[in-house]
Amino acid sequence: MPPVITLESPFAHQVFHQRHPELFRRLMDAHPYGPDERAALEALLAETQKGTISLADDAFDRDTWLDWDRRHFGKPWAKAPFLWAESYFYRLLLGAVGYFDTGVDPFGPFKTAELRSSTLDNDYAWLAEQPHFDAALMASLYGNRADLGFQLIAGDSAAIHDQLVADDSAAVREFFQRVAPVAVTFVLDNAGRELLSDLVFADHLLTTGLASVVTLHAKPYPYFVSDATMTDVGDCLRRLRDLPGDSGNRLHEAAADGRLKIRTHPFHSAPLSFHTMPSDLAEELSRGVTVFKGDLNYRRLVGDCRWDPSTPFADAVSYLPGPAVALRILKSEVVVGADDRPRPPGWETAGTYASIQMYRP
Ligand SMILES: O=P(O)(O)OC[C@@]1(O)O[C@H](CO)[C@@H](O)[C@@H]1O
Repeated sequence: MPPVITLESPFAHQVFHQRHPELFRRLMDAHPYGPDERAALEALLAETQKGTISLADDAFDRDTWLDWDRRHFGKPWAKAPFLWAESYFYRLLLGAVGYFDTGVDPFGPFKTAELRSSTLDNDYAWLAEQPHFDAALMASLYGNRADLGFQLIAGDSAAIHDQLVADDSAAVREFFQRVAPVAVTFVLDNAGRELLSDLVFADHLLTTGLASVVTLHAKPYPYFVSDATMTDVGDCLRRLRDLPGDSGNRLHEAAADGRLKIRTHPFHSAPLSFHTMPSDLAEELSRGVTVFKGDLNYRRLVGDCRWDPSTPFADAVSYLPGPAVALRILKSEVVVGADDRPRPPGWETAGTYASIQMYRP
């Protein structure tokens, strides 16, 4: 594997030194946090920006994090792998605001505002007509632009300039048609608009018979600002039922008859790549096709390493237990499967390129 990306990379440094302080400002504006929570957030920011990585002796999940440790505790944050460090950062953030005592999602206000947006009904008017496969897949792909963490600094994503990779929606459609009916698992990314589009894609797969069953994997707890939890899936399903078309009602019925399953797994908030996924998760993903959504899942798929961008996607994910589709807006430095077309500096992290990549073992 190529060298892993650490917090010494300019993009990762920007995330910790610009995105995180802005996130804390917004959290303290959105919540009536008291002196203790505010002090804990300030201390967390100071530690992650110039301190060493520590694990509380009384942390309820101490054994889990010792298992996930790769000799990072006691080392400077600045030297840690980006993926590991940021995952642990979000775990510590939840502790700082008392999430594990109160159950209050610190990112809840942002997620709620997105679902209550006055433009949402208009933006999803296209749902009145049952979309065909390509439209449903592209909506799920572009839904990944709605990433509240990324937008903290980047603002609302610019128009998508270009798709990155040759595997286009037609190739994915042909694959699904060849293997149908198949069990499909979505490793979800963001709640809100992205999840609404993922649900529409799931409804399409079930309604057309391409999928025999769809399982949605949500995060076990709030993560990376807008990542979807089990609660968010319920909220989005209820919101979808208010939108044009019958996707929401059909999915509600599919859940009732077992064709739509919603679950989580502790590994979805682990600071590690999917190369080290536990055997029970690997067994589940081996049963059909897995759709990995978003940039962070992509980084976990390929190991968040400095790959040669021309490395074939299949070479980087050949460990996977079954066929997979990765739908991603590029928002970090990791790229594989890229063609050699010239692109402007910083194109990898601008949020203006999209990619559809398939692994067919
Ligand atoms: O997974 P998503 O929501 O598409 O993107 C997650 C993200 O916003 O957070 C990480 C940096 O903080 C990057 O992987 C990416 O910029």
